[in-house]
Amino acid sequence: DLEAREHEAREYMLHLDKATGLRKNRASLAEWEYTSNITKENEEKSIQTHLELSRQEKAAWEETKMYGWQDFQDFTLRRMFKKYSQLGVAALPDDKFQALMRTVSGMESNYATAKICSYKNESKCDLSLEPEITEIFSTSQDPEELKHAWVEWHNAAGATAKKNFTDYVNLYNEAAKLNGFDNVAEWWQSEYEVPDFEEQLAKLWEDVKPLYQQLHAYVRKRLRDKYGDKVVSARGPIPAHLLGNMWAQTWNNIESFTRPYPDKKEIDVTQAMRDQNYTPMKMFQMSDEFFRSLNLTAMPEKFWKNSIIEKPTDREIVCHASAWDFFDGEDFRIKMCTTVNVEHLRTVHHEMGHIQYFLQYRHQPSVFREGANSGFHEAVGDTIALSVSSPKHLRRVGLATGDAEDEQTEINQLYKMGIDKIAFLPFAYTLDLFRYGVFRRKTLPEDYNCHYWKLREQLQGVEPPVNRTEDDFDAAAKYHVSANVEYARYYVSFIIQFQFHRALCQLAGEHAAGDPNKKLVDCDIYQSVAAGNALANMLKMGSSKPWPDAMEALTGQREMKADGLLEYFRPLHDWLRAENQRTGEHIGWEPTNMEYC
Ligand SMILES: C=C(C[SeH])C(=O)N1CCC[C@H]1C(=O)O
Ligand SMILES: [Zn+2]
Repeated sequence: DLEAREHEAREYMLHLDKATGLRKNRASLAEWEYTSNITKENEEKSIQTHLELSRQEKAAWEETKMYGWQDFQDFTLRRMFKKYSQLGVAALPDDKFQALMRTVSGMESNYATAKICSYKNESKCDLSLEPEITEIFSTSQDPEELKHAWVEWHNAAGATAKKNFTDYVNLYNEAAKLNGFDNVAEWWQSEYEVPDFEEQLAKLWEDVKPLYQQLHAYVRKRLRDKYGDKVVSARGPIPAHLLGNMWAQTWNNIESFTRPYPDKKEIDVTQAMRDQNYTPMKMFQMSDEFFRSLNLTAMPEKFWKNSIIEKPTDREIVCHASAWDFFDGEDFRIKMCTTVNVEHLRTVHHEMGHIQYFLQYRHQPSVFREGANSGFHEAVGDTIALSVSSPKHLRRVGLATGDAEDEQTEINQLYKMGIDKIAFLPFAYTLDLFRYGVFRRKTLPEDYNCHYWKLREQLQGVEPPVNRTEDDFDAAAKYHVSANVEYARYYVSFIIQFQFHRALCQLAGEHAAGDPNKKLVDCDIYQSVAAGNALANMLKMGSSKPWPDAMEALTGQREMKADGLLEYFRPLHDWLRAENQRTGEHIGWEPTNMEYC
């Protein structure tokens, strides 16, 4: 009878989940060895280990099919079986599984090791994305130097990946079908466990688009003031190489010469960090201390022993920041090529947020040791960083001086947050809208690049600095496309982190709607055990419940909504509307004159 069947299934599931934890540990170790020392040999080892593990997963999957779990009464047992019923890429036959692994490791190692020549010294051709090219984009105000770096990087890391990418799409789609999906787009969206995920993304974009368009208009005007109307037009898209970031995804690096009130004292955290001899280690210790101040878990001893927090000089590694769970309850690591500046201070908190999530749900069955959805995992560290970025906190830790905010300083602060958080939304939205079209074969290889830029122009209002052809493949010049990392998670994160922040600030007594002394922009939850305990309760759940239950546990809301973000930025939205009115700046953008289709 059902009772007996569930009892037997429970015994089986305990055994399976333990075996799964060991498999995940081996897979993580193999992946770590390869990405922290990129050699052909380590690539082969990683692929062979993953192949061996995929065979074991397939055998286990065959067994789970024998259990009629769909009618089990025990919610958790049924949910575990449901997750195990998804075999993943291991459903591919061995040869195709290996071929798929090779396309991804080929693209990722190409991206990680790509080099370009310097604009100022054409014989110097050993510039990597981190730190050299990133440094150029954060400091250069020479449009020609920026254009050179943009074009050379997109050639070296983008165009070269096109062949691998088209093979990857075919093989990955075959795996999707073996898992019961029409294509990878449906598979990726199924992880969010809501039937209308793509419609929700579109609705969120409609909610935030007016605010983005105001910010875009203002920034375009300030860039035109600086570079002239030959470089930045009055009514067209913004050239993508002038926004302080290789992908124009966050615009922090142009803050110093575009902020609303330039004569107001600027908080230059990077300068303060350098003046105070900050090291990468100190940045990590500072972040660890913030989490401990919330009564959350300290980084375990293995974290400090096994993490790689600076770029090695003796080998090639994947520098893109990442956080790792080795599924043994003790071994958690970050790999990051940290440089001492405010952008990496934010990234350190972002990565430490991943580790804190791992720590909070490490008691869960291994199949539930993941975010409530992938957006949750990306939002933890960023939510903490919203407090860390507040002038109040920066003063508290000695990275800013001066007194409390006046109106104009507050607008400057909201602007600084807006060019990071609002600017990012259309970028994140387009990256996976593009890939959804590719996986659904609505976008064919012969017009990948045209379609990529059409989306970026329509939604983000940016254009390439030079004409593009189908010999280019600019999407792969972004890490997540070359490394097969889904991106809607960041779009979700940048929305829900404001819902989390608002709830935590209320719990910390730092925010009360309508109270001018408790504005969201000034909130710092540092040392609030009440906030920390509420956050921990949500994180401990892992993916054991559908994410609306986790969201409700912390915020009382069961949906992702832009209301948190819009409330946070309302004073900036009002100011931008008035300012664009005053200058008569055109809101929105007309089609570009650049050719890319
Ligand atoms: C820091 C990470 C590792 Se999960 C990252 O990829 N992020 C964090 C913010 C957006 C996205 C990016 O860099 O594109
Ligand atoms: Zn992340």
